[in-house]
Amino acid sequence: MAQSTLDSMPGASTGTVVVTEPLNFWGGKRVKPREEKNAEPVFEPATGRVLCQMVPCGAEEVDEAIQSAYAAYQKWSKMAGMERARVMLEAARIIRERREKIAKLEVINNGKSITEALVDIDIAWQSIEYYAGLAGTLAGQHIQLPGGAFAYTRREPLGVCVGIGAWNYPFQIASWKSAPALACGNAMVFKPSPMTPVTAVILAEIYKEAGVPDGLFCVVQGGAETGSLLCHHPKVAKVSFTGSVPTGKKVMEMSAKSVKQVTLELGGKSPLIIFKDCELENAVKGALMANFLTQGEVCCNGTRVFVQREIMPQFLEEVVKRTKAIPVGDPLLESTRMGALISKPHLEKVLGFVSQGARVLCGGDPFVPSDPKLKGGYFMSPCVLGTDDMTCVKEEIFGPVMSVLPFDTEEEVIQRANNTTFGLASGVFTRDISRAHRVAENLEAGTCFINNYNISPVEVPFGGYKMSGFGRENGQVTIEYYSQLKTVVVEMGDVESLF
Ligand SMILES: NC(=O)C1=CN([C@@H]2O[C@H](COP(=O)(O)OP(=O)(O)OC[C@H]3O[C@@H](n4cnc5c(N)ncnc54)[C@H](O)[C@@H]3O)[C@@H](O)[C@H]2O)C=CC1
Ligand SMILES: C[N+](C)(C)CCCC(=O)O
Repeated sequence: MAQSTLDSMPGASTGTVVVTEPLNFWGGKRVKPREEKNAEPVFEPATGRVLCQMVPCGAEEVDEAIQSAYAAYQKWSKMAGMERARVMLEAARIIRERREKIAKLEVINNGKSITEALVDIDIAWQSIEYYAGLAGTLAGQHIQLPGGAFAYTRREPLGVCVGIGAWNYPFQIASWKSAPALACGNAMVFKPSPMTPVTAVILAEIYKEAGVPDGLFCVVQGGAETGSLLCHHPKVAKVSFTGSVPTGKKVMEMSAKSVKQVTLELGGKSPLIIFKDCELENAVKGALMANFLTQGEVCCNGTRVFVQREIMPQFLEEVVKRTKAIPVGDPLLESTRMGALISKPHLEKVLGFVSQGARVLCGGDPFVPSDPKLKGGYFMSPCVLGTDDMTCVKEEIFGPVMSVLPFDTEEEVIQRANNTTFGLASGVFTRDISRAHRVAENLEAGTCFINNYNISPVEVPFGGYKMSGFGRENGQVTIEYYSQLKTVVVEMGDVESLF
């Protein structure tokens, strides 16, 4: 079935695709919504046109998906890690083979440029390939005890895990969550954001085609209500959530009721510190990479760019020049570097931040491309603010808005950089290696990029400090978040009883 959406993709252009197939997936197939009455339109951000309907799953549907995942978990968890790896490698291969089509569909639903979407899809299959590689390495420990007795540990899966995703990296988030989950022997029920429902189900079909047991990776559609049904379900062992801080808190609270494990990947307001001894051209490129990927809708963006006062004029001149030159427009064109924001209300919210009395150095206006089919799209010109305006510097804007702030000393800038409740990422540009590592040590954030920004190889752990969340995605450590240790203690002699 998915093939039909995907098969229409090679010739697809902006403004032409309509998705009509059911977007739920469990029991090894797409499942039609039980009732259509709560259907919500999903928009193509580049045109404002309706792309499909998202019909939220109710309690019975959520339960069906979870039961189907549980049945699959019982088979999958008994397979050897090497066998699971083989299936996952096949899934990675299929994604690689269909990368252009999947990327196109992602662009049509999300609005980001095709150049970026292709990278996202590549990171997705790489993540599955990486965890396939780890699946065969899962092992416990053997511990010798007195009198010939011993103990050993088994690394076991958790059971049915739930993934709840945001709209900015729909396919990639589904892969980042499912890859480690499946490698460890778990099943996953995934709920994409109601604004980007169309690509998660393609991943489900690919896993099925690769040979996972029916039900191993399920997709249920919906918003807050469906999400809360998942977090409350007694058969769910863990919830991995990507989204905003307020929703993350609710997910944690709901999960606490039945003591489910949680991973929270939340928002950020990350600092990027540029010292005067940096290589300026790289620092400027770094600041652009830190702010303008996916129209600035990236949780780990370095949106507070601290620049040492002595180099501020040169830095601003260059960064403004390059920001003005970013081609905004039809996201399916290879020449486009910035597409449309996710929705009209979100665009208005971002423009609202800019208009709050901040010193605008460039951009920050609604943008209407000349192509008539894009007239209803949610575009804006990327923006640089030279400001200390408190709202823009404190709150996560989640749009193409960079704030540039002057600083004088290392001590002062670290204190200001850490003066936030968030702690997802950070960055530093300097040629002084001691300073680079000292700053990295002192920044309160889950990641610090030195002399680059926003690269995320799948081998490297990603996650937050402070209110940006806890738990990690990517890297070896994520195995710990999708598995548990069982200790088996073996007596070789007689029982010494005190009674
Ligand atoms: N740290 C990270 O990896 C990332 C964090 N984000 C954060 O996500 C936000 C933007 O994404 P949104 O989708 O607007 O965030 P959101 O928090 O509104 O929604 C995220 C997901 O949670 C679901 N949800 C909403 N209410 C729920 C509830 N009561 N129970 C269970 N699930 C519920 C939504 O349907 C969606 O799938 C930004 O603030 C950004 O910082 C976004 C991407 C990555
Ligand atoms: C891929 N990367 C690093 C640009 C962003 C990943 C985090 C997110 O989902 O926002």
